[in-house]
Amino acid sequence: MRRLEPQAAAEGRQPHADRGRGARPPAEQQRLGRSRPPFPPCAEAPPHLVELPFARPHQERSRAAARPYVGDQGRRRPGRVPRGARGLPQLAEAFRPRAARHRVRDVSSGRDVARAVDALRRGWPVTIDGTAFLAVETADEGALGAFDAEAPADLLISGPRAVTLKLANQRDAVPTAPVRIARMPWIDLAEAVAIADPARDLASPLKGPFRACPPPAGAAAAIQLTRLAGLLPALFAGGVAGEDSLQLASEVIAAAVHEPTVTIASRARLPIAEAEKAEIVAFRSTGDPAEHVALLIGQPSGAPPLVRLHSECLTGDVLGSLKCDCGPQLEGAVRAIAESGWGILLYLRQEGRGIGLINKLRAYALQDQGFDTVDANLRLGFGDDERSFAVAARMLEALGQDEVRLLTNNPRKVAGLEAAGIRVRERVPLKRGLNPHNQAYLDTKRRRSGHEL
Ligand SMILES: Nc1nc2c(ncn2[C@@H]2O[C@H](COP(=O)(O)OP(=O)(O)OP(=O)(O)O)[C@@H](O)[C@H]2O)c(=O)[nH]1
Ligand SMILES: [Zn+2]
Repeated sequence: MRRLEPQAAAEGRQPHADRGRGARPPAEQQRLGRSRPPFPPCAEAPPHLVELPFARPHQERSRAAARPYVGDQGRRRPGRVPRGARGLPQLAEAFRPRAARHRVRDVSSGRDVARAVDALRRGWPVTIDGTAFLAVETADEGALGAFDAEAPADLLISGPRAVTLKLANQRDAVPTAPVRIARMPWIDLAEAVAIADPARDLASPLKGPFRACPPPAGAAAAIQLTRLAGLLPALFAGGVAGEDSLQLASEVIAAAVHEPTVTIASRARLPIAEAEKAEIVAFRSTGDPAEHVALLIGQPSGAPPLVRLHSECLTGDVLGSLKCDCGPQLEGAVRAIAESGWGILLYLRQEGRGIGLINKLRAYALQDQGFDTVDANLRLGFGDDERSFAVAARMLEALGQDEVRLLTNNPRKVAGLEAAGIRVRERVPLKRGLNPHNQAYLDTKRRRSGHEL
C-alpha cells in the first residue's frame, strides 16, 4: 500500500490537535441529567492518507473468508422442536401455527429494533449501550449540528469498508470489527458521506488524513441496524442524542437478528398458475420490519415438503433482470414444488442478500466499475452474504414443519437452516436462468461463495 504521510505527522505532531475529542468539555461541564458512558479519546496515532485501489479482482477475498457467516450463528436448542408433527393429513392441521412451541420473548424488544431502524432511516439518533449514533446517509446539517453540539462526533465505519480504506486492524482490533475514525476538521457531512459511499471513490480516490481508533460500545450493533435499515453502514458516533432518543442494548439487536420470533399475521387461499391448491401465509418477525411470506402448494403427503427459500430480488423477480438467475429460479421452484405435490416456497424479504434494494443497486454500480458481486458487497462495507436463515426456520416451524427437502445450490442455506433447528433431509439442485449477462455472476458464486453450480 502506498501511504502518504501528511506534513504534521512527519513532524511528529497531530494536525488540528486542538479539535475532536480533546476539545470535549470536562465531564462536570456536560449537561446535567444525561448519563453518558465514557467515550474514550482516540489514542495519538499518526494520521495517514489513503489511496484507494480500483477493480483489482479478489483483493479482499481473505477478508471475506474471515467474516463469520451470520446464518451459522444460530444454535440448535435441544428439545426446542418436537418431531413427529409432520405428515398431517389436512392442510389446516399441517399449517396450524404452533404457538406453544415458540419461545416466549419480550416482544417489546423486537418493536424497539423496528423503531430504531425507523429512526435511522428518518435521520434521527439512537443510543445503543450508552453510545449515541446517527446514520451518515440520512443525517442532515441540522441533525448533525445538534449531534455535534458538545464536540464533533467521530465517524464509525464497518470492518469491510475499513479494509478498503486501509484502516482495519490498525490497533490490533478484530479485523471484522467496525472502526472509529477520529473526526478531523475536514470531515464535514459531505466528506462523511464520501467516506461511507464507495460510489464516490472514483471522484476522490485519495482520502484522509485518517486516524482510526477502537470502536465505542454498541458499534457492531449500530452497524447491524444500518444494514436492517438498508442504509450505508456508517454512523456518527458519540454525539448528543437528546433526551427522547431511543435507547437499546446491543443484545436486543443481536437476539432479534439471530433468534427472531415470528407470528402469522394473515393467511388466505391463493390459486396460482402452477397450482390451483395453494395458500399464502404472511408473517411478522421481531428480527426485521419486513413482511415475509410462505406459499403453501399442494396437499401434505406425510413426507418432508419440498421447500425453497427465495430471497427477494425486485430486479430479477419482477423486472426480468438478466444480471442474476432469480426470476427463472423463482418460476422453476414453484413449478418443481407443484410437480412434487406438496411443498412450501418461503419468499424472504432479504433483497440483495440482506443489504436492501438501494445497497444492491450500489453494488451493481460497483460491478459496472469492474468489481465482482462479492467485492462489490465488501467495498460497500458489507459481508458477501448478510442473510440469516433463522427467520426461515421459525416460519417453517410455525407451519408445523421441522424437516424439509431443500431446493438450492447454496450450501450456506442448508447450513443456516440446520443451525437454526430445521433438518434438511436432502438438497435438491435448482439450476435455471443462465444467460450471457449473468455468466460472470454465477461463476463468482461458484468460485467464491461455494455454490454448487
Ligand atoms: N448484494 C447483491 N445481491 C444480489 C446480487 N445479485 C443478486 N442478488 C441477490 O441475491 C439474492 C439471491 O438469492 P437466492 O437465489 O435466494 O439464493 P442464492 O444464494 O443465490 O442460492 P440458491 O438457493 O442456490 O439460489 C437475492 O436477494 C438477490 O437480490 C448482487 O450482485 N449483489
Ligand atoms: Zn436477482
